[in-house]
Amino acid sequence: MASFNSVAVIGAGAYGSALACAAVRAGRDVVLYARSAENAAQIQTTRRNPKLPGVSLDVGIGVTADIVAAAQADIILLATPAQNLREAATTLAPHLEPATPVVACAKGIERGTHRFMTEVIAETIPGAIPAILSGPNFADDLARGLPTAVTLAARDERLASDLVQALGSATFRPYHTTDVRGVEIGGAAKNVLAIAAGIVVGRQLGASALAALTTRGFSELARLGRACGARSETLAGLSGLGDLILSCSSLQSRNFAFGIALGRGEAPNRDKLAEGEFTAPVLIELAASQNVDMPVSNAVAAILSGKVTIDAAIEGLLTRPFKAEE
Ligand SMILES: NC(=O)C1=CN([C@@H]2O[C@H](COP(=O)(O)OP(=O)(O)OC[C@H]3O[C@@H](n4cnc5c(N)ncnc54)[C@H](O)[C@@H]3O)[C@@H](O)[C@H]2O)C=CC1
Ligand SMILES: O=C(CO)COP(=O)(O)O
Repeated sequence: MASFNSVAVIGAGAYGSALACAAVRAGRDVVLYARSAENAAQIQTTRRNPKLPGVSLDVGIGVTADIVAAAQADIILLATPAQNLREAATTLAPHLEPATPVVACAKGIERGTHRFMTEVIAETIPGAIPAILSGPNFADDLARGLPTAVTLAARDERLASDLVQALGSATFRPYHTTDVRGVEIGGAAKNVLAIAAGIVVGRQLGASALAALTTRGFSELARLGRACGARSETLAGLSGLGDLILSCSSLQSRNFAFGIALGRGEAPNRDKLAEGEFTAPVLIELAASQNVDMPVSNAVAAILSGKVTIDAAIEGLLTRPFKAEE
């Protein structure tokens, strides 16, 4: 078994801070990297991160703005927003030892290039070993040590298993897989579908409609996943169905809350990251390129781009021709 003693988390937002807490709990030496020296110093001194209110960060977490120091860790966790992952990986690249595992913890697909997160890592840090961690876990729950479980994928099963051993603890249970693509598609698509679920709630369409939307949402997530070579068990696992259920049902989800605001006709809170807003256009481009029908995601993208009203999108979905369930 590879011995991984130290972990660097790149991106000192809500999730990066929570992952740092989890890694300390797993017994690792942990450094949390913030882009701005001022931000790093503030978190280091106060043990608080305004992005994760109410959580006190363990004194074992070293907070730094020194990318060279962060790059010395045995495992790198990239916890920036998906659209910033290339920038973060590029900054890190010159300082990394070859064959360092670099684990994407962002949920999304890169706009413009259609690249998945592990593909961005492979392009920007050719010597690294890309991996992905995704699943139903809110930063707040993770940071507080509430029980959570996620999926961690790397092409090499042994490495995926070693990473799980290094990061897992009694309250944070990663499951390993080699189905990298399956894990990244689930995390990206669920955010778009959570916006749709929020719209259903915001428009007060009822609990039955929410269950139908979530289920049909899973159907299209799985269709795209299979078209991209993902395994069905991954799509129905923690990083797919599991995260979809969480994000389509909990007010803690920023994507769900974003959708609720839209459904109510209110302006969403743009101070909070709702990845689905950025993923929606690229998700439907990817689906179109694979000839995969994703009506719910298409509706979300059309609403966000102002091409249709919410009421017209709902009517469009409800008046599609009846068909066999698949
Ligand atoms: N917050 C949550 O509950 C969870 C979030 N995630 C995923 O984690 C990713 C990050 O989300 P949050 O932490 O919630 O967002 P956030 O908005 O709280 O934090 C993002 C952080 O990334 C930093 N950042 C941006 N570009 C950077 C760069 N080039 N180098 C270094 N740092 C950079 C920002 O300064 C900010 O501190 C998203 O893809 C999200 O879907 C996944 C699971 C749970
Ligand atoms: O990915 C998450 C939980 O698994 C966090 O969801 P939101 O980004 O919608 O808050």
